Amino acid sequence: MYPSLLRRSKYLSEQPRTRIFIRLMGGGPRNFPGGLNQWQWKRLHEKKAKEKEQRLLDQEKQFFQARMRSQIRSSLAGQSHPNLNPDPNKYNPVSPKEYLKALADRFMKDGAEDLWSENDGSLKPPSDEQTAFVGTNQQPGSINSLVDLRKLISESRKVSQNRNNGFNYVKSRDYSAHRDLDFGSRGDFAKPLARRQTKFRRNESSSSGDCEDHGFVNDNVENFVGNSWDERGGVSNLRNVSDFMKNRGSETVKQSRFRRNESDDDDDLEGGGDRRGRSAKDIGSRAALGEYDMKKTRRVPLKELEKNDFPNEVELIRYELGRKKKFAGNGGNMEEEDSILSEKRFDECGLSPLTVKALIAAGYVQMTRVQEATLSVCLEGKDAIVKAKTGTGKSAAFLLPAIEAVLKATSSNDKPQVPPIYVLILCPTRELASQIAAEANAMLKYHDGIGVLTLVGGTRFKDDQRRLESDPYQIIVATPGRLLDHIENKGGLSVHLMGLKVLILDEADHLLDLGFRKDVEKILDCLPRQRQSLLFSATIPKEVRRISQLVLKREHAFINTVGVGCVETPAKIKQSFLVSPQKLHFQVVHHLLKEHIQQAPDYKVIVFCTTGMVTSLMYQLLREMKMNVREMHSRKPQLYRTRISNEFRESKCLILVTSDVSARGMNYPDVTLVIQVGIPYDREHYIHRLGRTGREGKDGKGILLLAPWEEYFLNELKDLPLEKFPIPHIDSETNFMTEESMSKIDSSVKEGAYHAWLGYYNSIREIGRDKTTLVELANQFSTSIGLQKPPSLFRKTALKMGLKDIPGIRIRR
Ligand SMILES: Nc1ncnc2c1ncn2[C@@H]1O[C@H](COP(=O)(O)OP(=O)(O)OP(=O)(O)O)[C@@H](O)[C@H]1O
Repeated sequence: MYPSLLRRSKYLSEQPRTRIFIRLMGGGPRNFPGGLNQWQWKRLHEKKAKEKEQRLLDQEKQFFQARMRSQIRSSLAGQSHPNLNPDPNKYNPVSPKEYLKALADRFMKDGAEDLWSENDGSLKPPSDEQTAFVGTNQQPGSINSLVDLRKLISESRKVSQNRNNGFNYVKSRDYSAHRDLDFGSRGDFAKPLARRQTKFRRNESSSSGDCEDHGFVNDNVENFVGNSWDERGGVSNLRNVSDFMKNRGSETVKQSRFRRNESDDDDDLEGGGDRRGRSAKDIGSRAALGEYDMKKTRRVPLKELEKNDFPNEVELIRYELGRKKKFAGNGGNMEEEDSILSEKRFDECGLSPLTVKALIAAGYVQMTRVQEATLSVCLEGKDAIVKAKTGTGKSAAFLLPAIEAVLKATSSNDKPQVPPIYVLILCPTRELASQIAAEANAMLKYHDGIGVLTLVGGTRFKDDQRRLESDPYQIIVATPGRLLDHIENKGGLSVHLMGLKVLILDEADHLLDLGFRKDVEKILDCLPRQRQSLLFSATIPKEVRRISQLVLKREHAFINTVGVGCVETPAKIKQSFLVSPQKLHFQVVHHLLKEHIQQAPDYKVIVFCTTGMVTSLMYQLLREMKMNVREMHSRKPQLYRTRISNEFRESKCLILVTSDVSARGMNYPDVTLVIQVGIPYDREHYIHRLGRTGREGKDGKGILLLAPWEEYFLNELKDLPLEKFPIPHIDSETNFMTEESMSKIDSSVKEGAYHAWLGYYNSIREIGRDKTTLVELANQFSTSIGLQKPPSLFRKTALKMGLKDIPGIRIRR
């Protein structure tokens, strides 16, 4: 058994920091890396040891199987091979390497049967009919049982013992294991192997390809003789196979694929109508290798599983017909309609059939371009950083390989003591986390037993812990802050994360930005290094590309579906900007909304404001002006945010006034207009906010509303197709209504908005305004929202903001 305690003490002696800890605490370390306690640490190591042992065992099994194949093939190849022993009583072949022999011989020891699972081969005894076949050379078509490994091993052990006792086993025994060799009628597998056999025959000086593949060489035969069973049992089997072939009659043997040079009578074999002929061919094929041919499992399943999935097929046909109908009304312009979609379908790319079924049920048939570009790379397990425009299906592009990774990990034989989290998805906001989890669940619709858990702020920490303890979750979608709380709280999450296979950073550039970077770095410290990391975003500035090395392996793929030098925003969004005096902004927003509602009866609009408090003020004003609005920002409780988010997702004819909590990743379908009031924090924020409309290749509209002094920001967007709109005429009635509505809003909301406004613009370094000008502008804002005088600041706050002695700033007494 693995000496985990020994290792632990070794570990401790190697860790200076932990040693100090022991001395201080007296009774041994309380903490191990990743916040584990000593029992978790011990369990973790025991688990790792078990996994290692299992891996070794699997390798040994492969060596053993390779050796069996090699023996069977060399026997089939006859005695003319220079590396094969001409004496039929000396059994061929094969490995000169002692350690390989030793590995294979491990299966000859007592109890070795238990090392085999059902997956390794049938343990069922052969039926009488099958047993009768080889002995009497009957029709082989009905024989397709698997090799009885357990029997083979125990029989061979007897052989070895008899041999040691001086018996000539081969001649005298009733060796029944050979009867179980698979002479199956799966003719379709026979061709490629038969061809390989031909090659072997023709080029007699070369050794068997498969032996070489697995590190076995057919020289030094003598060295191998004396490894009792493998030679005797195996060759004994093979002799019966050869006998059988001879007894099938010379005509059939001549027809066999690997005697092609001597005979032109291939047709019978190829045709497959003649059972006798086909069986003879199979004997020289993989079928004769029985359960030792590992290729069988690789070739069968996928198409078989899909074969009779009629509901899926019906769905596919419906989808195609629907598309054709649509295009007929679109002048047949398929490209235009489906510009984000690629030609490739999900059922063509090696995904699990059940996932494909779920995708079809969700209406996903063809991949989008980013999905096509990334899926194969991600499925290979490579690290990748991916840039693709907003609304082009990046979420599915990372969720699909993540799900495949979970399926692969859960299907392995390892049974870890602590249920591992295989996939961790980090994203910047709570709503985005819920959205991603919902999409993952839709893709897992037909996969039982794979759980997705969201860990986000604003919910009860204890509830998270209870859920983590009661159910195993393989996929976690989290915001960095809450995840770190769990890690640092030593609630055991670190242990679950030790089995992590895939880490995903959605909105990666934002997560690696200063606001999140520290948390993300701490999280990275607790994750295993052996993992796949995937970074996705619609914007990846150069500096983020550099920082991404924190997460990614050196050899990672950079996939950019936007194209270097191409416009980074979706082509179908009509972008415009409007410059109007700050004091008119509320009226202009009202005017733009009214106009849009008239033009688009199914309107759905998002109005982005600079901060949460300014959002709140805008919302209250528009509500007073009888518009159908909702508000969403970080100052609202989580339940409220979730409710509004869901309502807006499903609604039409609604206006969402929001801050940057809704800027990234949120997929509200069919948003017709995005208005951004004031400068966005940077170019990336502009692109992500704009990207809430024009998703999935649909049309959309974006308007940026700036004050004259904010115009400098347009420089950041000069490569984007923004059109200048003239200032709309605001009639006196609207002016009056706005003033009246503003007067009804509580002054605490206005004061909050003023403070937030000042804080926001003061934090933008590129603003290019000195502090005095900035305070002047802030005070103009204060007047425009109906405050008599600018609200005062706490001395401490003013100091922190560098505004203490700036004229116009009032300090609270
Ligand atoms: N293969 C597909 N077929 C049809 N629709 C798809 C496909 N893939 C994704 N979608 C849909 O496209 C929309 C946008 O997807 P998603 O939210 O993943 O975009 P994104 O690229 O992550 O956007 P953002 O950059 O804003 O985060 C969603 O409504 C999603 O359901």
